Amino acid sequence: MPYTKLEEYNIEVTDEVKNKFESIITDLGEDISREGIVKTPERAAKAMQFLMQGYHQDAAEILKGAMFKEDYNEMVIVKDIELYSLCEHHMLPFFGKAHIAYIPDGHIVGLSKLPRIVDVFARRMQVQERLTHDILECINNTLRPKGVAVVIEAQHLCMMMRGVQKQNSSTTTSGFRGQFEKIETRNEFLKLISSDLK
Ligand SMILES: Nc1nc2c(ncn2[C@@H]2O[C@H](COP(=O)(O)OP(=O)(O)OP(=O)(O)O)[C@@H](O)[C@H]2O)c(=O)[nH]1
Ligand SMILES: [Zn+2]
Repeated sequence: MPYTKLEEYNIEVTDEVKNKFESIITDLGEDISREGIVKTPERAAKAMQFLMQGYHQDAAEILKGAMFKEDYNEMVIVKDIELYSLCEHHMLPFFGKAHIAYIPDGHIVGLSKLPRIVDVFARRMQVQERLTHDILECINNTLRPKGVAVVIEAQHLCMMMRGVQKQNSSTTTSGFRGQFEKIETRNEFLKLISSDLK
């Protein structure tokens, strides 16, 4: 499916998911006819469509839409890209920051497209490791740079609100391709983003 911003919701999906949320809310002990929550199943159905819109978007097409020929051979870093995703095990949010770097090989990419593809891959059911890889491989295969690096630092509500209930742990994942596989290049990148890593 083509890349579209989710400004309208699919009526049939909203209706189906709304009915299911009515059952879920009832099964969990709430009174679905209570005034304050009468519209909650529909709101939740729309919210979940928003949070999972990435399935209907094409990250490679987004990058291809803003690739420009340019002889710039230095590292380009976009850091502190906030992200919100859903853990695929519990469907609870995990959230944090992504830091992306690449070294161009004849083409640069419109800077805003990097946060855009983070959102495309984050807005679906994910594990942090796969989210990191999805972003890395998309840039590597589409832009074909000399190197690409992705670091994600995130906190998982499934480890905070429930389960082990640890409030201060965070998880860091990373991936490196091309010139970033060389230790000096990788270290330069890590040093430049290190103020953001705890
Ligand atoms: N590797 C990885 N694990 C994740 C991620 N998000 C959640 N998890 C983990 O997925 C695991 C699922 O384990 P299970 O034992 O099947 O589920 P559970 O009984 O709910 O586990 P607890 O969370 O320990 O209560 C848990 O250890 C979660 O912490 C992620 O992005 N990456
Ligand atoms: Zn989880």
